Amino acid sequence: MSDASLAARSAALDLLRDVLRKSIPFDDAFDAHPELRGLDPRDRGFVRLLVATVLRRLGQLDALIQGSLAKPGLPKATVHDILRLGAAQLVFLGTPAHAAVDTAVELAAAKGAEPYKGLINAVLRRIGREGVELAAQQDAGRLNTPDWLWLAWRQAYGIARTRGIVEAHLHEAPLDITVKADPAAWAERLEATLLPTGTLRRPTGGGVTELPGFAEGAWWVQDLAASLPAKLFGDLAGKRVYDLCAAPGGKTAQLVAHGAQVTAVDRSAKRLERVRENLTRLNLTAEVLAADAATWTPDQPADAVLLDAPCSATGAIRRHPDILRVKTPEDVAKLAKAQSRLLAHAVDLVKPGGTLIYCTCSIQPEEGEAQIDRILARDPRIERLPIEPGELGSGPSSGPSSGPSSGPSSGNAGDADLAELLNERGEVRSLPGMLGGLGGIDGFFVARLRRLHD
Ligand SMILES: C[S@@+](CC[C@H](N)C(=O)[O-])C[C@H]1O[C@@H](n2cnc3c(N)ncnc32)[C@H](O)[C@@H]1O
Repeated sequence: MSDASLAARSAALDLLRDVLRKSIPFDDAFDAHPELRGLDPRDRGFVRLLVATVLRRLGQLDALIQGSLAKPGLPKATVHDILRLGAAQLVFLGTPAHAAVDTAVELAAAKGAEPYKGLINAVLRRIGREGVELAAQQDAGRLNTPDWLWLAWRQAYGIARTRGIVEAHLHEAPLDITVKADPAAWAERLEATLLPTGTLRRPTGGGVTELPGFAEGAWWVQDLAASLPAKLFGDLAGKRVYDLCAAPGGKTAQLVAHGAQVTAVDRSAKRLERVRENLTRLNLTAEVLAADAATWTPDQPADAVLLDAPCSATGAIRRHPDILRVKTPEDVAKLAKAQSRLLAHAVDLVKPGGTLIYCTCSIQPEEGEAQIDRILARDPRIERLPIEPGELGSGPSSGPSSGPSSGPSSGNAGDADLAELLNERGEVRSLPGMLGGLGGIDGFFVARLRRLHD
């Protein structure tokens, strides 16, 4: 095995430990790893894919490993992780058997697991022979989903939708792009599909920053679902908008591009740097402010407030499979409390007659529908303003209030049934697995409220 090859697998092993045993989010662990920066981009890409594949397919891999052990019971943590990395390469990444097995054995030697070399060799040789066929017979979606999430989703959405969610998690999400203007022309330049919402979609892979238009600030990366909330305010030209919990600024950019005067508020000064960088690249201007949005009190109320509350992000598992492994029911309960505080305060910041949009990228009802139930029951100053299916179909060039007929054509994407994304209360409740014909969508919740009086 070459030095680079060993270094890549060694880094993958460290990252797996960070996520699985220290509950560090994968992106943070990846950015902080001291040796990854020294690897060439191809090897770094391999490490990312390998670890993401293990996290996405952990239940399947563990079942295959258990089934291949001579004696039941799991080996010690490092050995277990080396087996997971080896098995992922053999079963899901198409690595030739000799390469996957030899590198795993060498990694064991390098990581002080010398006595386990024989076991690793035997288990991986067996998985190399039988693994692909066995994996094809597994209940992949169920095996890869922690029980607490499976049960919560089944209770909230029923078995068929839950199956749709967990099947969608098996695949990496496409790259979605929001453009400042002229989506049809950019779709052509970027060789992307123009979706009926105005989002451009490309397969993942390749460097985003090298794509045409990135350096000149013509567009930014934003999932189709995440692009919906900012479009639901109606005409924003000249309006004052408070964008609460704004970093890294995808929705701030949309609001500014729609002509609003935006104050972007986030608690994290470090994450606000990203907002500033993004706005500078996009040549857009907003006031950027570090503050706790649960207590921040501006001089005057706004015409519109967007609260994109911190959440468990269980709607974004396709992009971040580590969420399956690091989040817990306790996290959801804690976040739901923070969301309630933020939402209660956000109502105070909207003018009578103004609009408040609450959204999260979670598919846990506690972080979505339940928040709206609670605020509507407690605060008589607001009412729900149901979202109509036609409002989801207008793209950035046509303005947020112009309706589907004047939005970008569905182009080569065909007409999708965007009404699928709305619940019966007029809220966006997208689930991974919806819009499958277009390549799917992240899970998201969006509710629109109107402030009635003081
Ligand atoms: C879901 S992200 C926001 C994504 C962003 N709106 C976008 O479209 O790019 C949630 C953000 O909430 C911020 N946050 C969490 N608690 C906060 C609080 N109490 N006040 C302000 N910001 C907070 C986090 O720092 C994080 O940047």
